[in-house]
Amino acid sequence: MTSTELTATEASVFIPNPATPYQGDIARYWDGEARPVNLRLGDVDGLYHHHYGIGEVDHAALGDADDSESEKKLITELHRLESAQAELLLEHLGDIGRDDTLVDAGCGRGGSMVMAHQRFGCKVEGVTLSAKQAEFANRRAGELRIQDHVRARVCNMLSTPFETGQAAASWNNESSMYVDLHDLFAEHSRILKVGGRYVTITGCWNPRYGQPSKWVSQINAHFECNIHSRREYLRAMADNRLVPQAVIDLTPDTLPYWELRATSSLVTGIEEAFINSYRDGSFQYVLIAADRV
Ligand SMILES: C[S@@+](CC[C@H](N)C(=O)[O-])C[C@H]1O[C@@H](n2cnc3c(N)ncnc32)[C@H](O)[C@@H]1O
Ligand SMILES: CC(C)=CCC/C(C)=C/COP(=O)(O)OP(=O)(O)O
Ligand SMILES: [Mg+2]
Repeated sequence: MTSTELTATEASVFIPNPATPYQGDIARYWDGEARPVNLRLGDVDGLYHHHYGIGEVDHAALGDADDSESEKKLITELHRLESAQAELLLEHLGDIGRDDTLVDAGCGRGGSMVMAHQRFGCKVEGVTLSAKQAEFANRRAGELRIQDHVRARVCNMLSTPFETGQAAASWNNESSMYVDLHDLFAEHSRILKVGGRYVTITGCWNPRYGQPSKWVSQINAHFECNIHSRREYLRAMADNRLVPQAVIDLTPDTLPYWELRATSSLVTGIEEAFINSYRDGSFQYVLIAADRV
């Protein structure tokens, strides 16, 4: 058996002890997560995401409110918007060849990794703190018979097993609010080849608002995370040889997703905080693509 053919159980053998008690809490959080809003959307086509959606709602696809299939259609539409978000991130990775290696930092259940492999045909290595998530992602890769190209490991994204300069591109899809940004970008900068591309889609608080708003504090408490400001992202990138090539404010593009989600039976209670903070300008949904120079 080659190192790329590890079973889910073997993958978890590599688990280091959590670097901090906080990371232990985050590992437990994601090990225990089973929200229908994530599992039922993933069941639509087998791509399991833990990120939000972008784009216009296709009202024709939703049908009438009294349609017996309306809930199913709504779930399919929310999932379509979440996959559109991942497609946008992948579009910003640049020219990726089949022989390249990509790194997904904070890979969750692996939806973005599968999409990246399907798009580029390359190897995709993911890390997550959660053994349950890594097992889930590796099981899905096995079912799709792409386990020789897509692999999740239980590992701290601030200290990865990847070689210096190994990755053609790397990303954080809604996973950078769990770590110190200077430590994070130092590690991406190390594993990326010179000329490689880093992309993040993230929620960040807006320095123009002043300080994190009560809605931002509510989101932090809900997910046990620590949302950074837009300014912190740009400063930490500049300090780590990552030069922004694109900074896109996706806030107007994600609001339709939240407004639609708020009408579904799968609400989790956090919808109001996202909608209010996006509307009052205290919080922004952004994509940042940067070149490793
Ligand atoms: C909101 S989920 C995003 C998952 C995935 N990127 C997606 O788009 O579906 C956050 C992820 O970050 C991971 N994470 C948080 N802190 C981490 C760390 N220090 N090292 C590795 N993964 C981490 C969690 O385990 C979880 O998988
Ligand atoms: C943009 C920000 C601040 C994101 C915080 C990180 C996070 C928890 C993302 C979504 O995960 P999920 O898909 O598990 O959440 P939910 O259950 O709400 O869909
Ligand atoms: Mg979700």
